[in-house]
Amino acid sequence: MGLELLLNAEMRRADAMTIADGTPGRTLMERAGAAVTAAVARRCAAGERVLVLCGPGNNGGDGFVAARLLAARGHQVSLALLGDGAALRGDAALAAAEWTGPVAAPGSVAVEAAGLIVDALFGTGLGRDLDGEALALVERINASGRRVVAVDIPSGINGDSGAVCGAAVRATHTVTFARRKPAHLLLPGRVYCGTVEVADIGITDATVAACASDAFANAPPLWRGHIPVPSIEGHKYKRGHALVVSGGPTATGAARLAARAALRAGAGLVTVASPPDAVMVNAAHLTAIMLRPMEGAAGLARLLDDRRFNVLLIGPGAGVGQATADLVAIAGGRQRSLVLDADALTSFAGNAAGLRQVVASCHPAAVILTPHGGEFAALFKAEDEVVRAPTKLDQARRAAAVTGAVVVLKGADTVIAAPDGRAAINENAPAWLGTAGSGDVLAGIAAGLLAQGMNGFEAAAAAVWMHGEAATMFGPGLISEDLAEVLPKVLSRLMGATA
Ligand SMILES: NC(=O)C1=CN([C@@H]2O[C@H](COP(=O)(O)OP(=O)(O)OC[C@H]3O[C@@H](n4cnc5c(N)ncnc54)[C@H](O)[C@@H]3O)[C@@H](O)[C@H]2O)[C@@H](O)CC1
Ligand SMILES: [K+]
Repeated sequence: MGLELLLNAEMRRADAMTIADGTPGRTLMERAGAAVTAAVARRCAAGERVLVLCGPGNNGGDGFVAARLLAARGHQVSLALLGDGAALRGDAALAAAEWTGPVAAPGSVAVEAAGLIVDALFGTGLGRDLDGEALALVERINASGRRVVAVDIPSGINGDSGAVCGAAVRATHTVTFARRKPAHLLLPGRVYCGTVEVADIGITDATVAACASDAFANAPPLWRGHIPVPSIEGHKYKRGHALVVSGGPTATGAARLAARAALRAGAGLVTVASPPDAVMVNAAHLTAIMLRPMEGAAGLARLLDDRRFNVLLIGPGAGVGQATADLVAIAGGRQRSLVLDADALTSFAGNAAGLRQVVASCHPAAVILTPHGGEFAALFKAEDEVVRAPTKLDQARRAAAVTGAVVVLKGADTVIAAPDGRAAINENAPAWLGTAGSGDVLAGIAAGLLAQGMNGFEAAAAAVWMHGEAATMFGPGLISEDLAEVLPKVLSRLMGATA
């Protein structure tokens, strides 16, 4: 199954195109219900009690199909319908007509008596916050502690944003159709889904391609072909030279973490540019990484006269203020690839327009911005269309469009967005990746990949994935220093898979 993610409207279009191409909607619903049936059957002993809760739309229709097929397999099925059976329309009405068992009112069923619950209340058609009977039912499902298989999306989760609309079903497993939706990856939706399975209901790859809008799950097939594989004929100077700007004497560790990650990610050479009063502190800790003194923006400008520095990383430990903003501005004028993190971003708080100028002055080199949520909100506080965007995916995309840079909006569900509209949602970061200095390492990996000539979007997406993978491989107890040391294993797996 492809990595595309389908928004609610895109999924509706894909359904409609498939129907227009000759597959009746009722057939799609039958396949959807059959996939749910198979998922339930894998989790339930024959004869176990299954409660199917149907809503008023086609999500409920899938539930009616599943109820019929589960009963035919010998399960004890009871079914409740939210709303009036006479109000069902189209394919849902047809599917309901084929269910010959009783249809109960939700208030009259004992939710906790079921071995497993099928949640077919709302899917991509959820139009507003749950209230009244729907809200009460969802609360009863969650309080029951029963296993729940959700149809398409746990009811109450917005498929585009992953937001909880009033309340939402906490599922143990979710069966979705054709492709995943952003809500299966974005928080909090992802945790409400449990495990997620994508069922093929006959929507072709071509139809998905025609309907999808360049949003993907972040995984190696998106960028593996762009990962530079060192050649025996190459040499270190061909793998780029990253320059990482250090903070003052008491704030040097962040830059060194980033520099080591850049080197481990494959940059040919890495140099730390250090304020003169921090040179000795840096010197005491660096071996393979080189060190150059640098005094303010003028000092950075002099260093950049050396064209071999093809990537600059500014931000980790840099300090917030005009001095850091000046470094960024100097770097911008030199057409080098740029990774801006942490304090470099906060030094432009409320001044995304200023950052846009810097990005434009780097053209055609790539610029990657790596804010976490707080830095993002500060940076874009004057850009209403960014901060008020309805989903994290939209926020990152609009930020990329506004700045002209690749934006990595970090979190457990990091979104990577390019100015051309491409976006990827990451899902491999373990909880223990949230540790001091981990962002510095991410920025360093991105710089290391850019140094080797990767494009901005691919470098950023690969860096985010490699960072998550390194943390997963290391396991709990991880500290940021460990990440770079696991990168060789991550890289050899990636390169092994390319060969
Ligand atoms: N042909 C198709 O379009 C297919 C659709 N499928 C299923 O159909 C679902 C989408 O169906 P629909 O577009 O009918 O949408 P849903 O079934 O998700 O929900 C729409 C219905 O819920 C009501 N509703 C929305 N929000 C509500 C709220 N907060 N409180 C109370 N009522 C609310 C609406 O008035 C409408 O009656 C998918 O998630 C999927 O499960 C599958 O059967 C595959 C084929
Ligand atoms: K559902």
